[in-house]
Amino acid sequence: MKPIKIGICGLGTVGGGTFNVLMRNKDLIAQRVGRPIEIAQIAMRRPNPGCDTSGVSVTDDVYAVADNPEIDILVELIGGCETAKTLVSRAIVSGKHVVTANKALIAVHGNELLAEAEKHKVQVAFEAAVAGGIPVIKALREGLAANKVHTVAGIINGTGNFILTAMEKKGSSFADVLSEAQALGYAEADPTFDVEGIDAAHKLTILASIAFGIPLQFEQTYTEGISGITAEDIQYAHELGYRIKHLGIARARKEGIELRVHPTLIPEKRLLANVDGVMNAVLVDTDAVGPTLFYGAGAGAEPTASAVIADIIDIARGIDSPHHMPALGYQRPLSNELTVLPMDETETAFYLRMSAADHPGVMTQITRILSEEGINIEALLQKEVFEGEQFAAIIMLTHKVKERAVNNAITAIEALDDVNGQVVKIRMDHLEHCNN
Ligand SMILES: NC(=O)c1ccc[n+]([C@@H]2O[C@H](COP(=O)([O-])OP(=O)(O)OC[C@H]3O[C@@H](n4cnc5c(N)ncnc54)[C@H](O)[C@@H]3O)[C@@H](O)[C@H]2O)c1
Ligand SMILES: N[C@@H](CCO)C(=O)O
Ligand code: NA
Repeated sequence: MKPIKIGICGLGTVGGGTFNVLMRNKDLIAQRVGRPIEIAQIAMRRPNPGCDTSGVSVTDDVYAVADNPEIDILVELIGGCETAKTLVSRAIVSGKHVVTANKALIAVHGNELLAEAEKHKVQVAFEAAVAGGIPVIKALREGLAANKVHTVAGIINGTGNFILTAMEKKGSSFADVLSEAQALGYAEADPTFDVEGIDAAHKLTILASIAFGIPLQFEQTYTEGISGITAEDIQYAHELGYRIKHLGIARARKEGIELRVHPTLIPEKRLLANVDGVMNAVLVDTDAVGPTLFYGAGAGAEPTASAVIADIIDIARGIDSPHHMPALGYQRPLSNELTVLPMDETETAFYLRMSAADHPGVMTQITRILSEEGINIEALLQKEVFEGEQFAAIIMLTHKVKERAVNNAITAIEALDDVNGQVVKIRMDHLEHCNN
């Protein structure tokens, strides 16, 4: 049988994993597709010591792959936005299907690239871009296509979860764990994308578009990372029965869509609270099936390769018996009726930590401010003041309230003479309606 020919651009962590899994499972994959997948060309800057590429045509020019008339599918694994965008666009224009793991590219330039792909009747597939090896795009776009989606909430950055877990369980320092995640191939080329939540925001943008049929709107996604989380807050959260996880949350409300990435306190008993290390999990709550949870490796060479190759297989099968799957699961045009809500309008519960002078009346002032903003306290923890210390740590858990009210209260609390420094604010989510 005539093979389907692919060209791999970039032979780093994911490119190397893709090459090796394709080689190892060649026969199995050929049986599943109905014909072999042949790696016809690789573009790389330097050899990957983990891959034996002898016998494969190699170039250092990625555009040579886009222009190679023999190639059916271009696999973009170089990362970044600039060259990758030109490369993907050039492949589309020359009639090639594209598979990419590049969430930044899809979140930022996806509207344009997917429209271009439709025009040229080719597919752009990006399962590896979200939650690594977990087939969550396929689940949302196909498995849950009958449902109205209420919420998508997930741990969608492996590096961040790896860091938070090691800080909590081993007491490791932030910097040490980050280096470890980099050595394991989990982190982005620029690791601030992981620790400042940008990578998770790219992924949430893609998930929200598929869940709600809205255009990709990365710039509208509220983005906060884990760099401000201290061992202290992890400990206090634990004392109150919670764990701090870095979540991407997309929630449909009648006023619009909440689209936000930030550290979040979640009850310890929830399954999501127990997703540790590089593992990711995405909870999807919908009208018909209710909550579903998708769990698996969120980063790493072969887990990500698994998703890249699944897309290659899907496209290869479609070349023989075409059936058109819209890239975001909705037929165009996408809906403009649902707007993304400003962060002030979003509603969550909050964990607040402040440092207050240890004398009578302070608590009354604080609770008065909170009550003026309509904020109810659900739990309160006041740490003992030891001799020689002037300030006591006060931790409060609030009921669900608009973010604006909490911000107003924090401004007023920070202005009190008896309160020292800034109030730490971490959002909470009880993941109600989701018994898992
Ligand atoms: N590492 C992961 O676990 C993971 C998981 C999911 C998605 N991704 C995404 O996959 C992509 C690749 O990530 P990675 O971790 O494999 O990165 P990487 O840095 O390990 O690999 C990228 C490779 O591309 C090569 N490259 C870059 N520009 C090139 C060019 N112009 N010509 C030829 N080669 C070029 C680099 O030399 C490098 O070997 C990124 O978009 C990343 O966000 C990574
Ligand atoms: N840097 C990303 C890779 C997987 O997308 C992460 O740690 O989740
Ligand atoms: Na995936």
